Amino acid sequence: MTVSLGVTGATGRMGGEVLAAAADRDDLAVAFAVSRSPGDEVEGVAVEDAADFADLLASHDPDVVVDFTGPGSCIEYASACAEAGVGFVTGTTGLSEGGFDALRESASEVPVLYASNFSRGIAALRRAVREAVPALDGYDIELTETHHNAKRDAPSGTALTILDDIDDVRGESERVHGREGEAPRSEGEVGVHARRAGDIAGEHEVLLAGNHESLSLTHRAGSRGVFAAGALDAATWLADRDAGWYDFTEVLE
Ligand SMILES: NC(=O)C1=CN([C@@H]2O[C@H](COP(=O)(O)OP(=O)(O)OC[C@H]3O[C@@H](n4cnc5c(N)ncnc54)[C@H](O)[C@@H]3O)[C@@H](O)[C@H]2O)C=CC1
Ligand SMILES: O=C(O)C1=N[C@H](C(=O)O)C[C@H](O)C1
Repeated sequence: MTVSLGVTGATGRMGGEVLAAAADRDDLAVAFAVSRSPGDEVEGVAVEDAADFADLLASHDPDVVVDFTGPGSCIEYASACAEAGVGFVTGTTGLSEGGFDALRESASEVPVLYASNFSRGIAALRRAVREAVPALDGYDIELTETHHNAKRDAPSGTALTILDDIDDVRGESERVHGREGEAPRSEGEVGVHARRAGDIAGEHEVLLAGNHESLSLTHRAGSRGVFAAGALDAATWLADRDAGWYDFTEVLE
């Protein structure tokens, strides 16, 4: 079966990566791509106006839409997919709690898969963190993420996911975002640091220190291609699922 895709944010960094990765695969085909700044082709695919998204869903009837845009548009695209009966894969980060609620509402109509990070390396890092934190009880934890200078949201979606993992395994912690002035560490807090520089695709480090030793778990994305490949794997996996809320870890099982 060839999975048919709609792609949003086609003129963005990730949209371009998704279209490039899709061109190299024979298990899926791009039915249409949209952007709010349409015009030129991206990776040989015509980019249509995002304002026509609902019409394009109706005329092309794709299996799944792959979305890397912004928090507001992500919710709007998901809701249009829910109305059209089209599955939705999104890696868009920076969603508010209300945004996630809205996305989950769409998941009552169609299959929706959200992942703050579509790399297999981050999936493995998350498993390692969930094992290391209880094994190193009482150790200080600091989380540092580094991204390109055009990233809008901070901390990254991946950092927030890892923080939730830490809370899951050792109870809710205070999150201290950067430190300045008189700012001694309090027991159990997790320090969170966001760096923005150049064109770094994405780095996450979880540092655990105590008992005269430290453990650093670090992931570095070599390029955005790794995220695009994971999102396309998720899209092919999601294509024949029932309505519901899905996670990238299920794709990797
Ligand atoms: N889950 C993952 O593995 C990854 C997630 N991301 C996330 O994907 C999102 C996009 O990242 P980039 O491609 O680097 O950003 P970008 O700024 O290069 O591209 C975003 C695209 O979305 C479009 N867009 C934004 N707001 C819109 C709106 N209101 N209506 C219609 N179109 C809109 C922009 O025009 C642009 O084409 C971010 O939230 C980022 O954090 C990025 C990389 C990997
Ligand atoms: O904006 C990015 O570039 C990335 N965003 C995601 C995030 O916020 O975690 C994933 C990846 O790190 C790249």
